[in-house]
Amino acid sequence: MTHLSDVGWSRDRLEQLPEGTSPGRVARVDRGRLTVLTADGERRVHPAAGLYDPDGVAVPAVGDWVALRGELAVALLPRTSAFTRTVAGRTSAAQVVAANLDLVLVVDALAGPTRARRVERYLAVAWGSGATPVVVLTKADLCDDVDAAVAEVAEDALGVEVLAVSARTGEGLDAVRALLGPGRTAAMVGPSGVGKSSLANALAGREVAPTQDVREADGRGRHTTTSRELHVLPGGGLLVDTPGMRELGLYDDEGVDTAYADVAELATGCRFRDCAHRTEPGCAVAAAIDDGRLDPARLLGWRKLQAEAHRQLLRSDARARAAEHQRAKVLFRAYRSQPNRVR
Ligand SMILES: Nc1nc2c(ncn2[C@@H]2O[C@H](COP(=O)(O)OP(=O)(O)OP(=O)(O)O)[C@@H](O)[C@H]2O)c(=O)[nH]1
Ligand SMILES: [Zn+2]
Repeated sequence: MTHLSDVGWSRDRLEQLPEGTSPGRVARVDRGRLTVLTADGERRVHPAAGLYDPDGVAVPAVGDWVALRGELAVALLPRTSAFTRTVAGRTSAAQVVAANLDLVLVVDALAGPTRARRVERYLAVAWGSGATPVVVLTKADLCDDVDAAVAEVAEDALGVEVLAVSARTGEGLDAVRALLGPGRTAAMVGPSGVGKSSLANALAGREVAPTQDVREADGRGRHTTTSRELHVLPGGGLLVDTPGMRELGLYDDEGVDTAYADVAELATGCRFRDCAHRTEPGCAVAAAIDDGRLDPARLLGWRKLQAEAHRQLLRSDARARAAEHQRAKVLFRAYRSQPNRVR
């Protein structure tokens, strides 16, 4: 690699860079070590002790820009967007799985079970991150009426571009490539088996991710190789593909009302501010369902996601409280063991 702009560097980041450091973009994180893409190519570095964050959020993630001094990453540059998830069984509340994404490809297949609700869920996740979602419907070669299927999804994916592609025939790939100009960074989210690996390989023009067929054929899991998780595409765009990204759930309710802007907008017309849109008088959402302006399935979808986001919040609240309790205990013990404490 010769130019930092090839990996998404923009000049306005220069002033964020501490004296005497050079920038690198994180392409992989494993066991605390970072693989970074720099002006001199790929390097492996260690995060400096100062980069450790007990809450887990300020730890470098794939897509992050770090400031390098020698073999150390000494600072994390501000993020333009971040995908966060809660970590099961840990006291830390959150983990960033990918950062500085411009686009999120919400991937689903034009074959198999119906899609609308699934897509909405991933759209909510995507909107919550700060990146722009685009719906990519794969396996177009298996679908008899692609236009109808696209129209059906587009109806519920408010304000979001919907594209149909086939990794098999190459149909529609140019439209995706067009979104991934030089330095633009995208990641894929979507359920297993919809064709994310196949799409990644088709966009990269080489095998960057083993597909299910390949994994079955050689009996290996996906995580056996220690390859990069940030790929430079022939057209100059970048594609992030981390397992954490693929398994992403809803982190909070931030994106839900954006994905369901129609429901949220209607709700502003309800008589009661805390209207649950069930049996309340003067409910504008119920009225819209009654006269056919709102699909009841959308209200159900919105309700489900709100509930999920709420549960998620409660869970991280509980975790934050547990962590706080633990900190207090440690501090108290340290205090008690002081030889000359005030009695
Ligand atoms: N006909 C057709 N099959 C496809 C297409 N894209 C992917 N497939 C097939 O769909 C299956 C799943 O594809 P993958 O790319 O492995 O799906 P994935 O989303 O990466 O799955 P996970 O790695 O489990 O998340 C494989 O058998 C692919 O060959 C396509 O455009 N057309
Ligand atoms: Zn209401």
